[in-house]
Amino acid sequence: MSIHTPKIEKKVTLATIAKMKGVEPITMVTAYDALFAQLFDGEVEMILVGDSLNMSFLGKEDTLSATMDQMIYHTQAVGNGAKKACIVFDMPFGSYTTADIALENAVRVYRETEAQAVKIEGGREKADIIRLLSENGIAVVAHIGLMPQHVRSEGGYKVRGKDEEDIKRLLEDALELQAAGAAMILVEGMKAEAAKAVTEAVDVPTIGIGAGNATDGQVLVWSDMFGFFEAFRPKFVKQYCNGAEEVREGLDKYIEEVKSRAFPDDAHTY
Ligand SMILES: Nc1nc(=O)c2c([nH]1)NC[C@@H]1CN(c3ccc(C(=O)N[C@@H](CCC(=O)O)C(=O)O)cc3)CN21
Ligand SMILES: CC(C)C(=O)C(=O)O
Ligand SMILES: [Mg+2]
Repeated sequence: MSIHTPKIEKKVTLATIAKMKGVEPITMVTAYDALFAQLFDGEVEMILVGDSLNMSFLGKEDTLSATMDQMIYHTQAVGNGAKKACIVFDMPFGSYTTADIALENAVRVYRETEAQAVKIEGGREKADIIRLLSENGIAVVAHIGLMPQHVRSEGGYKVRGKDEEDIKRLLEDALELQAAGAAMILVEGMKAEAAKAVTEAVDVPTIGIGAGNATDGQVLVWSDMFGFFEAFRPKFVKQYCNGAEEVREGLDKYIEEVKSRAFPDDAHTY
């Protein structure tokens, strides 16, 4: 059996990522378990343990009910599979309601997982939280634009940066979050020109999802990009594999062979 040789040989640190801005686009995917993390490791620079696992793994309608305990468990699994990728922990809804609570939870992330950074949704109103975490040696990825944890209060998922005023607001947020110490800025669900303006305004790398191709990197949720989450098809998702179809074909074959007693054959029998 030939073993695939990964492209990335060394541990990817946040310093490595910072140096990639303006040099080479950064690749990031989500993972929630060790097997997929191992598949992605050595290929992409970064892995996000997203709270999207509440939808893609647990089967809920939104991300709001994900807990610290669940996120820690999945990040431990990803850490067991990925030894080179820079792992980012997505702080779940309610885990950073005050700076003190955020610090307590983020310290737990560093103690209990291999994550190199935590991600926090929000604009300038989260600057103090990001400052406190940074001052305590915890790297933070800021997340602006479409913020899935606001789906209930906003009444849906809304693309941002559609007028000059909103672009200005996003730009100011990005600059404040960078000043507060954010190591990176994730820009989600915004017009390409807004994400481009943010990317050009800050010195830290930007990672985009549904934000056009001018950002310093891209992230997609693994189940969307590989065709396993058939119910989730927003415009920004490009499907790179037909995961669900492949699994269904394999499953059909297995069922057929069990029913006909073709499996197990001699090769699979002691
Ligand atoms: N599997 C998965 N993939 C994701 O990308 C993802 C999650 N889950 N969960 C958390 C958030 C939620 N995300 C979402 C969810 C819905 C839309 C959406 O409905 N977008 C509309 C556009 C809305 C508008 O135009 O304002 C679309 O039709 O594309 C976008 C991002 C992205 N994140
Ligand atoms: C969609 C990405 C950016 C995310 O936050 C997640 O996977 O939870
Ligand atoms: Mg998330």
